[in-house]
This record gives sequence, C-alpha cells and structure tokens, in this order.
Amino acid sequence: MTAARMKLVLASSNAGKLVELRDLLGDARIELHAQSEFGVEDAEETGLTFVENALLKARHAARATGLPALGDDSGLCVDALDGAPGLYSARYAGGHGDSAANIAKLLAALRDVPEAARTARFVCVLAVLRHAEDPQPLIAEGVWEGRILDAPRGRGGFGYDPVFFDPARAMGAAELDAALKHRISHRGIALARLRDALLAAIRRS
Ligand SMILES: O=c1nc[nH]c2c1ncn2[C@H]1C[C@H](O)[C@@H](COP(=O)(O)OP(=O)(O)OP(=O)(O)O)O1
Ligand SMILES: [Mg+2]
Repeated sequence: MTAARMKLVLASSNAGKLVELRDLLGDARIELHAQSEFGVEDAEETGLTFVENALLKARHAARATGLPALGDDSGLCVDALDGAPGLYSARYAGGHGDSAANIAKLLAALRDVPEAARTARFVCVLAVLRHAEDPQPLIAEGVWEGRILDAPRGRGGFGYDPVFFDPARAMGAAELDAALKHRISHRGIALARLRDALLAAIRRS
C-alpha cells in the first residue's frame, strides 16, 4: 500500500531554510510548502528560547492554514559575546534578515578576539505541530560547533555561513557542498532526530 502524501507547512520566510529542509526531508511522502504559498505572514518571535519561538512559528502557521506545520528557530551563539547574537541572530544588526549587515556587525564585535577564543555554535530547534492545538509537539534540537572566521569565505549556504568555520573539516560552512552541510549541520542533526517520529505521526494521521 502506498502511503498518502502529506502536506507540511514550513512556518518560515527564510528561503535558505526551505531549500535545506526540503532537501533534508527528501521524502516522497512529505510535501513541504512555504507558508507564503498560503499567504501566511511571519509570526512574532516573542519567545525567550529557540524552543518557544519554534513552537510559536509552527502554531501560527498551523492555525492560519489548518495544516500540520514545521517551525525552525535557529541562530549563532558566540562564546566571546556571551552567547549573542543567539536568539536574536536574524535581527542582530537591526533590520530583519540582512545577512551582510549581521556579518559586518559580528566581525566588528570580534575584531580583537584571537582565533582560539572565537568559538561558536549554530543551534537549530525544529518543532512540528499536527494542528494548532496539538498538545504533543515533536521537538528536536541540533548543534554544530565551530568558530568565527575573521573574514567571509565561500559562496554556499545562507545567513552566517560565510563566517562560520568547521574545525573538524577545516572548511568554512559556505565552502561545504550542500550534502555535507546537511550531514553535519545543526539543522541536519535536528531533522535526523525528528524524522522517525514525523513519519510515524504521518502514518497515524
Ligand atoms: O544554517 C545556517 N547557516 C547560516 N546562518 C544560519 C543558519 N541557520 C540559522 N542561521 C541564522 C540565520 C538567521 O540570522 C538566524 C535564524 O533566525 P530565525 O528567526 O530562526 O530565522 P529567520 O528570521 O531567518 O526566518 P523565520 O523566522 O521566518 O524562520 O540564524
Ligand atoms: Mg525569524
């Protein structure tokens, strides 16, 4: 028996996330649709943790569409900045989602910080709600350890990738091909952890 295809709404307006999560899902049973296809505007990110914001986003999209929704709240936590920009990564330089301005501000803040002290990690929390009132969300976190470069490197990825260095592969995040980023990234790890529960939830629905 062929399982029915299931529509899942991505509660995000970040095109980079959509590309990565579609690739990562790579499952014929799940169609991942951008919330913009349904005219859903961004949720207000008023949470104080990645978990809260991932849930807020998913609930907002599930309520607006009547479909199951996936929220992704992610960010870059830099040790020398006490974890900033963290939850506020997208808004670090003021405007929303201006990667060039965010990167410039980050490099300026770390100008005098030596390489060994430039440790940082990407964090991604994914939350799936089967409907807006779902009391039992699926939640998974992934973390990717690295450090902040002193100048941008590479052309791939999105967001802060050009200034994130993976010491284990001795490559910048924006220098990795997509398949390798998927295997090791915060988002790839979070999705791998969520995947079985997501497919099981789909089979039940
Ligand atoms: O793999 C990544 N490679 C580079 N940068 C990344 C990555 N993953 C998250 N990031 C950055 C982008 C943004 O500055 C912040 C997420 O902020 P976050 O609010 O979750 O996303 P967003 O505002 O871009 O889209 P939305 O809220 O509609 O999902 O962390
Ligand atoms: Mg956001």
